[in-house]
Amino acid sequence: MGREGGGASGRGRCVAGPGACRRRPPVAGLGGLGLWLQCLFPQPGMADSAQAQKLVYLVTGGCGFLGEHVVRMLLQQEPQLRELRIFDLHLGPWLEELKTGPVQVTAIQGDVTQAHEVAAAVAGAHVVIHTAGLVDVFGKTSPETIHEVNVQGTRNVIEACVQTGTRFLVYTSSMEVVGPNIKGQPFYRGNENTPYEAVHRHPYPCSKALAEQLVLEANGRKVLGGLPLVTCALRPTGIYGEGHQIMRDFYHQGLRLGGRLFRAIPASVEHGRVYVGNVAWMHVLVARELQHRAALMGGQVYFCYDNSPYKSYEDFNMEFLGPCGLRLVGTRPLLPYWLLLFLAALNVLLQWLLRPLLLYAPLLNPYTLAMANTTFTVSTDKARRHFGYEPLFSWEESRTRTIRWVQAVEGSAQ
Ligand SMILES: NC(=O)C1=CN([C@@H]2O[C@H](COP(=O)(O)OP(=O)(O)OC[C@H]3O[C@@H](n4cnc5c(N)ncnc54)[C@H](O)[C@@H]3O)[C@@H](O)[C@H]2O)C=CC1
Ligand SMILES: CC(C)CCC[C@@H](C)[C@H]1CC[C@H]2[C@@H]3[C@H](O)CC4=CC(=O)CC[C@]4(C)[C@H]3CC[C@]12C
Repeated sequence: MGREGGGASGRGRCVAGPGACRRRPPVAGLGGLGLWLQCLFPQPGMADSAQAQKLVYLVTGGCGFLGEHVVRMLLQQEPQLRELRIFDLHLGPWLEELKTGPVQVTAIQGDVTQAHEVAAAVAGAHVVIHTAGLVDVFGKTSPETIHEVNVQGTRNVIEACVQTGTRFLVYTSSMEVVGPNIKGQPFYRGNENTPYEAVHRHPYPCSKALAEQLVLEANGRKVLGGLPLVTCALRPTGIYGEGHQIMRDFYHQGLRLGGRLFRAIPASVEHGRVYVGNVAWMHVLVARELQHRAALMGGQVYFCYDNSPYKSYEDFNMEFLGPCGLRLVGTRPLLPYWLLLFLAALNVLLQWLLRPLLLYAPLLNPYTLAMANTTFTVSTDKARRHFGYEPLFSWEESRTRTIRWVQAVEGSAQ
C-alpha cells in the first residue's frame, strides 16, 4: 500500500503575525515494504505479545476532558500496561481511586512548557499519548500562552522522547488543523486526503497546526539507543460526552432562559462531532498498533470519527439537552447574521474593557460564530484500514451516556 498524505493533511498556513507557519506533508516512510520487513524482522524493544512485555504509558493532559477518558480506557483496554503515568498541570482528586488496581498509576503534577519536567516524566516510558493543551477559542489566554503550551510544550515532549529513548508518540491534534479556514470554506464529509486550503489566523488552530507538523516531522528521528521514533497524530472533530464543559454551559444557559435556547445557527450547517469514549478508544488502539505497524502508521494523521449523526452544532446538542428538559426555539436563526456579528464583536470589546477587572469569555465571539456557521464534517475509514479501528460505542450508547451525565451532573433527571 502506498503511503497516504497530501490533501487535508497537506500544506496549511497560519496568516497570523509573528507565528506564521507553513505545514509540509509528512515525512515519507517505507510504505508496504517496510511493513513486510518488520513482520519478518521485528525490531527489538517493540511490544511483542510473546514476550508478555509490560509497558509504561505516559498520558499528558490526563486530567482533562479527553485525557481522563484516555486514562480510564487504557486501564480497561490495554493488557500490556504495567505503569500508567498521568502528567498534568492540574491533577484531579479522582486519580486516587485508580491506584487500587493491578496497574501502577503514577500522578505527576507538571507543566509541558518546562522541558526538564517533561523529560523526567517521559524517561522510561514506552509510549507517550500527548493530549495536554490549551483549548482556548474564547480569548481566555494570550496568543503567546497558547503557543507556549501547544507548540513549545509539544516540542518539549518530542525532545524528551528523543533524549530518553521513548519510541512511540501519539499526538492529539484537531480538525482545526484543517479548518474551517479563514475564508469560511465548507469541508463537507471530507477525509485525510481531501484537498482543502488550510489557512488560519486564530492562535488556537495555528498552534495545533504547528504542533502537528512538529510531531509528524519527528517521525523517524533516532532516539536514545539508535532506534527510530514513531509518531502519528489524531484529529478529533468536536468532542462531546461526559465532562464536556461547553455542553454544561449550554445547559446552564438554557436553564437561565426558562428552559429555552434560541437558535443562532442555520440547521443546514453540518458540524462534525465525535463521542469522547470513541476518541479515547482510538488513542488506545493507535498507540498499541503503532508499535506493530510503524512503517504504515508512522508520520500519519487520522481523523477521529464514529457514527454520531451530522447535524448543526445546536441541533446536535439538543440530542442531549432536549431529554434534560430544554427546548430549542426557532426553525431558523432568530437574529440576522449581521446582528450576531455585531454582538460577537461587542463581546470582544467587553472582554478587552473588563480584562483588568474580570475574565469575560462568552461562547459567542467572531471566531466561534464563524466556526459554528461553517460546515465541517468528515467521512473516512483510514483509521479502520490502517489499524482496525471501529467505534467502541454506538451512537445510541454515546447519546445515552451523555444524557445520563447531563442529568446526573445537573440533577436534572426527568
Ligand atoms: N474538546 C474538543 O472538542 C477537542 C479537543 N482536541 C484536543 O484534545 C486535547 C484535549 O482537549 P480537552 O480535553 O478538550 O481539553 P481540556 O482543557 O479539558 O484538557 C487539557 C488538559 O491539559 C492540561 N494542560 C493544559 N496546559 C498544560 C500544561 N502547560 N502542562 C500540563 N498540562 C496542561 C489541562 O490541565 C487539562 O487537564 C487538546 O490537545 C485539544 O486540542 C481536539 C479536537 C477537539
Ligand atoms: C453562535 C454560538 C454562540 C456558537 C456556539 C458554538 C461554539 C461554542 C462551538 C462551535 C464549534 C465549536 C468548536 C469545534 O467543535 C471545533 C473545536 C476543535 C477543538 O480542537 C477544540 C474545540 C473546538 C474549537 C470547538 C469549540 C466550541 C465551538 C467553537
